[in-house]
Amino acid sequence: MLRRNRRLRTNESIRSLVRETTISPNDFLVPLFIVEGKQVKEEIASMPGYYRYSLDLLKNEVKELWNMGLKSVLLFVKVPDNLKDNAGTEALNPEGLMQRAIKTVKDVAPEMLIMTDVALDPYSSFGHDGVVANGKILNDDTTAILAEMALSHARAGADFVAPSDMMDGRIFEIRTLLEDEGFHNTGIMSYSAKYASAFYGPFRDALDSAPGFGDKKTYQMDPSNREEAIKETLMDIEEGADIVMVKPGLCYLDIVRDIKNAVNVPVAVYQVSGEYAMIKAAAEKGWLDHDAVVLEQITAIKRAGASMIASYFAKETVKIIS
Ligand SMILES: NCc1[nH]cc(CCC(=O)O)c1CC(=O)O
Ligand SMILES: [Mg+2]
Repeated sequence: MLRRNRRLRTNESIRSLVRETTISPNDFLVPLFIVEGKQVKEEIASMPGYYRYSLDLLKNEVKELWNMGLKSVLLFVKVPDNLKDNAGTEALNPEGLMQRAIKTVKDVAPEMLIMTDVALDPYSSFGHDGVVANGKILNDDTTAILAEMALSHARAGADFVAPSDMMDGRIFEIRTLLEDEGFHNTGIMSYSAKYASAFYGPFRDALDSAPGFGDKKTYQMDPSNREEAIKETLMDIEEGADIVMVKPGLCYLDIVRDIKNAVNVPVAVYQVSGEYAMIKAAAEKGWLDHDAVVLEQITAIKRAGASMIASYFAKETVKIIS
C-alpha cells in the first residue's frame, strides 16, 4: 500500500491540522424572542432551554451574547392578541415592540448587528404571512405592507431586514422603498428558499403564530423541489438581496450546496425550531449525546456551504467549542 488514509487521522493534532470545516462564534445569527412586560424570561414549552425575554431582561442576554463573541442577532416579537389584525397594522407602529427592541439592543451593544424578522404572521389575526381575503393569501397587498414594515425597522436602527414570508416580489419592493427613503446601507437577508416544513411547530408555539386556517403551501416551497430553490434564490438576488437563505437546515443540505455553487452572495442557513426540539428531546431521554450531536449538525450545515447559521444552539455551540 502506497497510500494510507489513516495517517492523517492518527491523533487530534494531525486531525486538527487537516480539518476542512471549523466553527467559531462568527458563524452565528442568534434568534431572540421578545415579549411585552417586565422581568419576563419564560421558557418555550417545545424548546427547552430557550426563552422569550421582556425588553429589560433582553439587555442582559444581549450583553452576554456580545461577551461570548456572538455579534449578530435576529429579532422576533410575540405580539399580544388584541393588537393582531388582518393587515398586521401593529407592525408599522413606530413605538411597537420590535421597534423598541431594536433600540434596546443598540443601547446595550452598539456594535451588535441587528437583523429583524419582516413578516406578517406574528401580527396577523389569521397567523398567515400575508393579507387574507376569501381564504386566500394576497401577494401584492402584502408586499406593500412588508416594504413599510422594513422601512419602519430601518428607521428604528435595524442593520438588516430579513423577510421570512415568501411572497413574490417583496425583495424588489423593500429594496426600492429603502433606497427611496435614503436607507442605502440597510441590508436585506432574504429567506429565499424557505420550505413549507413541519419543523416550524415549536417556533409557532414561541410566537403563538400558528396559521388559523389551512397551511402555508401556497407561498412556502414544496419540500420535493430542488430546481425551484435556485430559481427563487437567483430572483431574490436580482431584486436586491444581499444575503440569501435556505430554511430549514438539516433536511435541505443538498439545496444549500446547490445554491452555494450557483450564487456569489453569502448563503445563510436557518437550523429551525423543530431541529432544536428533536435534539433536546432525544438528549433528555439519554438517547443521544447532546453536545456531540449539536456540533456535528452545525458542522454539517457549514460544510454544506453555509456562510452563517441562524441557530438556537448558538450559545451552547460556543460553549462546546471553547
Ligand atoms: N414568518 C414566519 C417564520 N419565520 C421563521 C419561522 C420558523 C423558524 C423556526 O422554526 O425556527 C417562521 C415559521 C413559519 O413560516 O410558519
Ligand atoms: Mg421568492
